[in-house]
Amino acid sequence: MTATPAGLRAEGLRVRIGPATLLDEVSLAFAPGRVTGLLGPNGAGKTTLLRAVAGLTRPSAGRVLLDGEDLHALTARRRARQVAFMEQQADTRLSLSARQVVDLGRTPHRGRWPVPANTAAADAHERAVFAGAVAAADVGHLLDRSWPTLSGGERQRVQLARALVQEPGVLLLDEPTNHLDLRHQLGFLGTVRGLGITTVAALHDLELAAAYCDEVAVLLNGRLVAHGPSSDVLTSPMIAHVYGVDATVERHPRHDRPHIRWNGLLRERTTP
Ligand SMILES: Nc1ncnc2c1ncn2[C@@H]1O[C@H](COP(=O)(O)OP(=O)(O)OP(=O)(O)O)[C@@H](O)[C@H]1O
Repeated sequence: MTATPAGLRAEGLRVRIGPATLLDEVSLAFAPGRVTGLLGPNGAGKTTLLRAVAGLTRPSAGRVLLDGEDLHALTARRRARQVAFMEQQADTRLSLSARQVVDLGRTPHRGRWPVPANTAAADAHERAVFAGAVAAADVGHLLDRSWPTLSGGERQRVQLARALVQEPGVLLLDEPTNHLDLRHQLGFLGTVRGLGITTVAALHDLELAAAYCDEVAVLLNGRLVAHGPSSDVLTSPMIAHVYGVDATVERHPRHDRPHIRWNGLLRERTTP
């Protein structure tokens, strides 16, 4: 259903808006085909970084490389064939059905003018991609609903289906589970993890990050302060430093991954 995982890296990224520096000197290579969790407190720069690697914000310095090519030098159409971005705020005013919203994800793969599908094979491929995305996001029962009437969680899952029909090499998710119930949070991230797409997901829930992310990258005040395998990075001192929270990190009793138990707020953030 999806394209080959793409290589994505940021090199010395800086994003300035007016006098404010939102990101500074951010360099990291995202693990191809794996899920990287983007962590950090409110205002740390997670959305700014996602928008920069999606090609929506042009960095003031540095560059983003997609399979070795400068992402910001690609045409919007080429970028859209490779990079799918599920943003935090969905426009709720569109008078479309959920089916039409999902279908919008195919736009980058279509010609500039509507033409009949040229072969039966192409037609079959379109149908298979659509069906695969709808099944992966569990939205089959929502397709004929009108988009503005969907709940926040239902919209999030429809947006995932829209991202998947793009057949992206890179999937960027900004707080993708914030409206989902517990079952759908686990299902959503489990599905994403199984896709084998290079994925970057901004998350606030450290327990979900520990469970579903192969790697995590941690931002604080627009700078990258840690990056590596989740079990190396998600430590009690890191949580104290970045979030100002006293937490105990243990091994999960049933799974081989960190299990985070918070104890309370610290008076202030600690130095690393
Ligand atoms: N257009 C703008 N002009 C000035 N500052 C901005 C602008 N957009 C964002 N910021 C600031 O940049 C910082 C980073 O914002 P960003 O949305 O990337 O943070 P975030 O880590 O995604 O936060 P959250 O967890 O709250 O979603 C914040 O302090 C925000 O207020």
